[in-house]
Amino acid sequence: MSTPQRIVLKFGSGILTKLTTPEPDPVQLRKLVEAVALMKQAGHSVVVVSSGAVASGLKPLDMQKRPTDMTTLQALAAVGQTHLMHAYENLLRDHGLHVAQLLVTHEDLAQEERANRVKATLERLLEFPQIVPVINENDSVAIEELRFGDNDKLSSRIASLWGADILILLTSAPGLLRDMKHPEEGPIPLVTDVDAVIHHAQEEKTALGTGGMISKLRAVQDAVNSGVQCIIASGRQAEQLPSVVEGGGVCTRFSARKKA
Ligand SMILES: Nc1ncnc2c1ncn2[C@@H]1O[C@H](COP(=O)(O)OP(=O)(O)O)[C@@H](O)[C@H]1O
Ligand SMILES: N[C@@H](CCC(=O)OP(=O)(O)O)C(=O)O
Repeated sequence: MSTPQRIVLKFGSGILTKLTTPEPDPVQLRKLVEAVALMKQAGHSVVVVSSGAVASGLKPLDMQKRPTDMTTLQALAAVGQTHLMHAYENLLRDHGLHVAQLLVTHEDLAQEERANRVKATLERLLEFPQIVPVINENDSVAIEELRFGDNDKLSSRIASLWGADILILLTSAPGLLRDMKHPEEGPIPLVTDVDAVIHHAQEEKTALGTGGMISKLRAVQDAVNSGVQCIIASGRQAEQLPSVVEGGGVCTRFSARKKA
């Protein structure tokens, strides 16, 4: 068995929904939950940061596509978050696991006392091997993420706060591509300096994603600076996650800066 690691997994909206319609994809969710269960069986400590609240609210509110006004997005998230958690709880149960929901804002994490409470709660939850904490931003009270796609940043801050070994951003792309027009070349395998590759990130993103690759690279930069190794990989190939954690798989790996 490999050394147990503290792993933060971030699931972007684009990998939780169907490719053709913006509704949650149960097959995808099942595969992602299976990967979480496998990692826990391997002895790793796993925290999930999951987007998808807005996307999960579309169908119950009879909407076909993501709206742009903030209040409606917040209303969608309020409805969708419960659907999302219900889906996680049902899928985790098949593996003898349960979900623990944490909704936080960037302001919460910016205040030392609150951040320490979040950390303490996480650590207490992780003493129970059957629990999988799933974190999202508290979208009905904060708008930062809905506007900027800051679940990337949120996952990076959680990884630093918790002292994670690895942050894995699972998204619609197989990693950071050198050239979006030539995906067949595959992602850049190893990055030791985020600044040197930032120009490869394009503004383009998926219909439901809010962050895009630029937001991911900024989040990665913060995490590697605080000693967390980061990986960007395809969430549509969740079955390769155990291999990615072991140092293999198709992905972009960002080396952590040594802690001072
Ligand atoms: N150099 C790049 N390599 C890979 N993807 C890129 C790159 N530049 C921009 N992107 C875009 O970033 C998207 C991933 O971000 P986003 O849609 O916000 O996903 P998520 O919902 O997972 O946060 C990809 O689908 C792609 O369109
Ligand atoms: N908190 C929002 C997600 C915002 C966000 O960061 O989305 P994404 O760019 O898909 O990770 C939600 O749950 O819909």
